[in-house]
Amino acid sequence: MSQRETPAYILAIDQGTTSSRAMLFDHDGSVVGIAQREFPQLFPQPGWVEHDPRDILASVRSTIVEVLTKTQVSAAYIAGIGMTNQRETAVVWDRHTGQAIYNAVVWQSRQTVAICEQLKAGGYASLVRERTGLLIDAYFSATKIAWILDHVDGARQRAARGELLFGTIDSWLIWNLSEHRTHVTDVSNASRTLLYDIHRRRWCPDLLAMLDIPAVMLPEVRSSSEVYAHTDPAQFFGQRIPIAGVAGDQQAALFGQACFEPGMAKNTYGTGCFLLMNTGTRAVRSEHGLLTTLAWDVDGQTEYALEGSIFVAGSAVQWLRDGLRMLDTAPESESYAERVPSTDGVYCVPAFVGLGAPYWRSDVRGALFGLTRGTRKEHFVRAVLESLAYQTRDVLDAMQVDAGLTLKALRADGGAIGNAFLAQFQADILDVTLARPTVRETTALGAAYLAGLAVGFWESRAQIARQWQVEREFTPRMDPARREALYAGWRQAVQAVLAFTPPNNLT
Ligand SMILES: Nc1ncnc2c1ncn2[C@@H]1O[C@H](COP(=O)(O)OP(=O)(O)O)[C@@H](O)[C@H]1O
Ligand SMILES: O=P(O)(O)OC[C@H](O)CO
Repeated sequence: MSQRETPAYILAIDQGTTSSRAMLFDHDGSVVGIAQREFPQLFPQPGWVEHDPRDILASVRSTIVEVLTKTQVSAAYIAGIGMTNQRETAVVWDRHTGQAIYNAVVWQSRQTVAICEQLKAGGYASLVRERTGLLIDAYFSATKIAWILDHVDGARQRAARGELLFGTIDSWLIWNLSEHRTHVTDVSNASRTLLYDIHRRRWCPDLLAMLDIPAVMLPEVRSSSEVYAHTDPAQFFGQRIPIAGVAGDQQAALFGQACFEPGMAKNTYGTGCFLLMNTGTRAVRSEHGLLTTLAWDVDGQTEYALEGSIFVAGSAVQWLRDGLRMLDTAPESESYAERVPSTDGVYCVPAFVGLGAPYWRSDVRGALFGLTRGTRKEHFVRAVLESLAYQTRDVLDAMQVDAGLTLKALRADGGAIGNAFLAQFQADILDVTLARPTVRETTALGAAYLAGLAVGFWESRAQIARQWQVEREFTPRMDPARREALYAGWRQAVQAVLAFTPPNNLT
């Protein structure tokens, strides 16, 4: 092993739904370099979304090489690695060969809807709610694991014999990059599996029994900020670098946005939209379709969050670009939207994989409303962008009731919030100031902070909170009557979507 230099950077790996990023941060929390790579999305059947775990690993490895090459930073200067990931997505692999036995079943995938229906019919809803803070939905990992075990020949027997391992993407990556094939996850990722008791903080035997998942498959659950393993020098430039921070990407963004006080909230506008509010050491139970989840465990303190998960947000813009070929690039949507003063009464409900929070209806489909002969592409694009803001309002309204407070400011991040039209419309429709930070890569930054705290690169959360800086604030300026009239139209559109049952077996 080569000599370790005085480490000056933290490397963050952000493994997202559509792309992987590797980023280097310096001591000020500033971005020193970034590399990003998209990887294939697999849609084997309508409503199914899968990834090849090898593609994920390859994209991560190549972005690490690229960021170090671009910045000319030697791996010897990396103090620690923070890992953050698309959550819930499930991988099952052979502990001896390291080969995944099936594709990664992605969080958006609906292939386990039938298993969920069986669980609901079996009366498991309250057990799940009470133990995990979640509800029975194909979104979470547990039914995806069961589905893989049921659909791969001999998998149940191999799992029972202890030959197979399960992991969310953080576990898959750490197992592959670490020196001794360490099989771990952190509390925030565990809390999205539907198998983890968020109050007692352990895998729940009743839930494992519910789906016949052997405990021997599961990773060890650790805090979000500690040294879990060191990189394998053979595949990491001769360096044993501590992997020292792990969190699911939405919790990492909450950390990176320095939302450390109860009542502070962030919304991430990526593939989906995820609005999380810190509720401190209290696990707040939602009565309005939100999730109670573990935010992180740092310095021996476990904190919780309320979450509204919106399944389709930036991916609706991607659909405009790739599916309908209405756009050449996603950012172009901004100028189209601004070319018209309104959608002219057009609404788009992008329920392409059903609806998540606060509706939780996996059986519904997307729809367009209010079309006339005068409807143009500009109206259509604007309606899609506005749908991100309306979905966020649905969630935030529910959250304010659940948490019993009125939010004054919301911190925003994610690729789509680069869109200034969307950011302003969001502030208008919520009647809340939206703050966009200087470092918009808050997911990666959060993971970097978690790792940096564990290795002494940063001292405290107070220091991190001081580093958070606003780049631009969007203040509400819409007339209240217009705001409520627009939102009432959205509510009607959603009700219509909920009422429409598509006929079965039509091809
Ligand atoms: N300027 C923009 N306006 C609207 N949507 C955008 C813009 N830039 C990116 N997007 C959308 O945001 C998503 C990418 O955001 P990102 O945070 O990278 O997502 P993820 O981490 O989920 O892969 C894509 O779905 C893309 O269509
Ligand atoms: O990959 P993202 O950023 O869209 O995040 C996905 C979420 O973690 C799914 O719960």
